[in-house]
Amino acid sequence: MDFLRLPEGSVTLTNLTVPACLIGKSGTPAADLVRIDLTLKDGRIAAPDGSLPRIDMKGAMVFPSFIDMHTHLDKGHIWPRAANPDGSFMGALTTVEADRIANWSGADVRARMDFALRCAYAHGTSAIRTHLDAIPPQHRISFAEFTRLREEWAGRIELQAACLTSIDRIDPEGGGEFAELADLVAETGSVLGCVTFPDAQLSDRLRAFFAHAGKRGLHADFHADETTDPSVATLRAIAETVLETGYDAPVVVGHCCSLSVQPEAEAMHTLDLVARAGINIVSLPMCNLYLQDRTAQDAPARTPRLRGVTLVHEMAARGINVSFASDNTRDPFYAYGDLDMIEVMREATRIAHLDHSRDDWVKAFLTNPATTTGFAQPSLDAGAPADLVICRARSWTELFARPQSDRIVIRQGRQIDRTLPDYAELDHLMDRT
Ligand SMILES: O=c1cc[nH]c(=O)[nH]1
Repeated sequence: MDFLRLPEGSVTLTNLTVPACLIGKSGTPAADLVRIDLTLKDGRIAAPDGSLPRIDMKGAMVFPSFIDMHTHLDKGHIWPRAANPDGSFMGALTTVEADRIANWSGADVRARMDFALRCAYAHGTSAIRTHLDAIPPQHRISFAEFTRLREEWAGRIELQAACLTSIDRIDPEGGGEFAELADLVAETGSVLGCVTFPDAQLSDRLRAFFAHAGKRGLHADFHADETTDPSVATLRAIAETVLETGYDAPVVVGHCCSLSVQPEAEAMHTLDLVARAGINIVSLPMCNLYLQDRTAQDAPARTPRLRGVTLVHEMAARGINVSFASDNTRDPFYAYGDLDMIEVMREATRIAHLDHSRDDWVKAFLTNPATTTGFAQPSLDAGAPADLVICRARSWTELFARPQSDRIVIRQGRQIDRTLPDYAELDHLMDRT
């Protein structure tokens, strides 16, 4: 239940707490929170209006609604029928592939994506980019369902899709399967994506990727180096190709876990190239904590030593635009998760030590993903939509100590019903092979 029921209609919320960096003020890591009043009128944040009812929010923290810029809605919630056998990356890859071939009809994909969107909406997210597995014939099925859902959800959650295929399916000479996929991406107003890994023809395939993207004016979104094998360094190859080709549309690279185990000088050199190339980074710390440094199924249990998180502090210090996102939810890549950006912020803070450092990390869950994706910038300024998440917490320690299950979510000035969908809704899809 929400911690407070607000009256319907226009209102001034007084005594809210907000990170100073979100309202253009400077704070310090030790004192980065300020108190504000917000007037909500006609679905928007408005100039102060003394005639409206005033509600004392007693220091509750307020955020604009969140952007979750790297998700996999098409895989979401398949866990009961497709559990990862050992929690490893390879276990995830093979389990998903078998499930996709056996079960991903339009109706199946649609039901699970809609369920996931209702979760995200209830938690206070208003924009999502999802990757869609795009190995033929799945690309046509999933993009068709996605396009319908994007229309149905417009005004509640703005949606973008990025195709997900593997780099070895890109013909270095151009043409073929990837050209057809790039056409579909362009037709549906989507983003061109792929997973990179070491490959004898990596540079040629990356050049072909950017040629396809450039010809169609597409943004690019990569999965790269999701491993703790230090020899895997495709992020550097992506940065080198962007610099070589002069590709100037937005590029984002997700995961980049192997940087955390590479020799320092090597990793820093890659980050210098990433900064020069203007590449955006998205870290997926919950999924990578789950997948990385796992023991194989038949080996004795071993405690993980590594966190799998990428070098977000060193990136931010170089001016690289860093974001965090959910990634997978209840599928073989991540057994848990619910598209809750407050959870992502809490876990990222713990895993990556975002506390005791800069005073603006909160932007990595709001404005940084907007800059990367082109979604509207979340804002608390007068004139912005009154899309807010308000928590019964007056400080970071109060915020991150509890799951904030009683948060208030306001969309277009109205407090929404935050009831989460029942997993039982999906039971009829789960008893398949
Ligand atoms: O983390 C990952 C990587 C590839 N595909 C996914 O769904 N998740």
